[in-house]
Amino acid sequence: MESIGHVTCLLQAKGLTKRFGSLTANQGIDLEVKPGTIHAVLGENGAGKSTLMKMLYGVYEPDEGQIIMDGEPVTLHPPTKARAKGIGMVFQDFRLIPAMTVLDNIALAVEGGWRLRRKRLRQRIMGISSKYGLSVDPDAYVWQMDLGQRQRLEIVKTLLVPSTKIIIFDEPTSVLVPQEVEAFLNMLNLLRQDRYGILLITHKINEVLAVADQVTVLRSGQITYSASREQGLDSHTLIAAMMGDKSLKPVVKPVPDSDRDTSPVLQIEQGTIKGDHGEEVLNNIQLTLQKSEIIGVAGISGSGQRELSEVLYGLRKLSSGSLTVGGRAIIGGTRAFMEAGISFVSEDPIKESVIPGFTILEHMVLDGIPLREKGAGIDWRHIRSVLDDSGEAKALALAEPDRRADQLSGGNVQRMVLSRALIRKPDILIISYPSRGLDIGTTRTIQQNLIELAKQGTAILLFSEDLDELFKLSDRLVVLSGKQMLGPYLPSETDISQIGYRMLKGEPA
Ligand SMILES: Nc1ncnc2c1ncn2[C@@H]1O[C@H](COP(=O)(O)OP(=O)(O)OP(=O)(O)O)[C@@H](O)[C@H]1O
Repeated sequence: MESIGHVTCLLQAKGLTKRFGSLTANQGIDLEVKPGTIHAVLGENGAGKSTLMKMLYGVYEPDEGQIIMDGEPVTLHPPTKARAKGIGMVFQDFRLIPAMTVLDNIALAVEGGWRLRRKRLRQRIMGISSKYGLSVDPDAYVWQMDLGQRQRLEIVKTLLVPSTKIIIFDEPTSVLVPQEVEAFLNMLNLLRQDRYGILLITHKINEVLAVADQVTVLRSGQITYSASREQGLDSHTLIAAMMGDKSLKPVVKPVPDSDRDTSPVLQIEQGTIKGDHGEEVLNNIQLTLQKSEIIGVAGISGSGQRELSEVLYGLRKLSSGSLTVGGRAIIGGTRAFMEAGISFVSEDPIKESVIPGFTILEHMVLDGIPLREKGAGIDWRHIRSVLDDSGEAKALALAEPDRRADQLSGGNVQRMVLSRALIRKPDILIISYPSRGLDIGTTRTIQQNLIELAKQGTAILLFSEDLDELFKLSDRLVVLSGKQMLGPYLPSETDISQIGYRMLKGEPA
């Protein structure tokens, strides 16, 4: 370990710079990771957080600068070298094989794991799992596990590598429900006690204030602020360092006009939905979505949200019951649902909505801006001008239309998918986790945009794990719990703890 003053350092980055063509994603970054500390890295979407972490995990080689470990400059590229030097990373997109068990996934991933005796490996998994409160079952199949469980499996995998001393977490809490977030932060504290050096990328200021010992804020690839807990951390300074001279506006939901048109636009009667493996996921559900309203859907992850949203977009069929839009059943798949006026933002836009090699502009014609033919082809000039003139795209600070979508940061992909759905001004919008991966400024912008869209007549079904967001935006709330859809409830007549109770335990007796 390198000694800096009195404190030892696990890793020291000096002047790291990384360019992608003409874009400088990181410029002269200095950063230290000390044992037994949590170092949070904050910044808006596209600020350069993932790029920095990927240099420290050996995915990218820095164009300039040095990384020092044990007093020596080191090369961490490729990640096998970084891992050998004790650096582990828990990614947002889990690299797991769903058809295999936890034990088999780990045996495959850990070097020499396949040769290890199963009994021994199982014991080690259970040991680490119980030490850090991760409750990972070695015999569970990955396909049966929700996102929180998969993340805990990734953490066990990282901790099983004996040399690991630095762990990088890339927006770990964006896939977690509130109860899981608390458990996750407790686990971070245990890792800190055991002298691991933690790097934590997050958009959530309250998490930073709760656990970070050191904070570095990036803006447009450069450090704008760095401070330790002893120097004092406060949310105003952190937000200002992230956002520069932009200000953070509150979300305002006006009281709806009493004479607005509230005719039902979408209805499910006695709907039963089965999961990917034929198991019943939701049973006998009733749902009526009205014009101009936002219905919020709450639930622990894996309570049928994905399956229900897929039914509403023609990707999955009700196994019994009826679904009508404007009083009529929809015959056909996704295209028929789109033609009936429904737009959809899926829970995992990077996986489900991004076509590698396509630009932002090209993505806009897929389920977005209506096509206008020019000669034998698409009128791209028209699409470009719709995008240029779009208030939604401007408000969300969408990247330039010719950028390749697979080279955007995670939050910028989310902005692209949201802009596309909003520009279309659909009659019905089925939207999952709109603020997942977005920085706070953009989160507020999209929330305000959804309120405006509903005001203009769009009926919105909003899936979210953020109860504050659901209460702020929804006219009515439903809860998915125990294969039932509970509610609807008026936000003014219930509160977060009652909804939280129903999420966990169903309707109180
Ligand atoms: N492989 C790549 N090719 C080209 N540009 C890239 C590549 N990876 C990232 N970029 C660009 O570098 C900049 C920084 O991206 P990065 O993913 O590091 O941001 P981030 O701070 O992690 O954002 P987010 O919060 O949205 O995840 C962005 O403008 C992004 O589009």
